[in-house]
Amino acid sequence: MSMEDYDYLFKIVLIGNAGVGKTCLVRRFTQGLFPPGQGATIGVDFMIKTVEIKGEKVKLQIWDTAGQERFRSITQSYYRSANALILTYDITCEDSFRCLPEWLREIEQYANTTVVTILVGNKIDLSEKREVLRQRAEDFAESQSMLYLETSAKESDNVEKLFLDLACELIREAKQNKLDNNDNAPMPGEGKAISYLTCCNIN
Ligand SMILES: Nc1nc2c(ncn2[C@@H]2O[C@H](COP(=O)(O)OP(=O)(O)OP(=O)(O)O)[C@@H](O)[C@H]2O)c(=O)[nH]1
Repeated sequence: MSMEDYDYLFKIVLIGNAGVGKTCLVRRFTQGLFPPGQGATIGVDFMIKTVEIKGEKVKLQIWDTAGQERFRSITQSYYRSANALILTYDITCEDSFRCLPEWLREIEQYANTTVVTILVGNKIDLSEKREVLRQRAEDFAESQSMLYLETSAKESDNVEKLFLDLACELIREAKQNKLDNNDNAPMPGEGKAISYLTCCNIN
């Protein structure tokens, strides 16, 4: 028997403009709350949540990066070891959508080529203030081979689905041995990026 308490370990990194709701998405998923008066992230935050998918324990290491430009050199160093990236924008903020090509260039430059990227349009509870049409975002995501989902961290809409869909996709890729086991980025203690401890039957 293995000493490990999980079947898979995946690293997920959230990126995107300041204020789009990255921290709130992580808090909602890991702690089930929408924090009032959430301050801007300084550098990078780290959280862990273990979920069970079809009988397998999946440990998610979630890295929440600061959107502010001045932290870019710190946050870039976390891309390399990510198995998945959650590229987030705010559906009520055209600017945060317009910046996506810039973020994609960052991904191209710093992330692993096998990284799974999902585009997330957050704050759908503010639909009356929507500035980015869903179709437009879907088309953009498709043109860049990204998955797409709209969420509300505030109303807990699609947040669980976001992380669970991502975990399922990562398991699928891991089963096809597609993911790299790359440990170049700074990590607190943890060992392997992915472990194949059991033979399972998800599909
Ligand atoms: N209405 C609404 N507000 C949200 C939602 N998610 C986040 N917010 C608000 O948006 C603001 C920014 O949220 P954060 O989670 O701190 O944003 P961030 O992307 O982590 O920002 P940085 O840490 O600066 O990169 C806060 O005032 C949140 O309360 C949402 O789903 N709906």
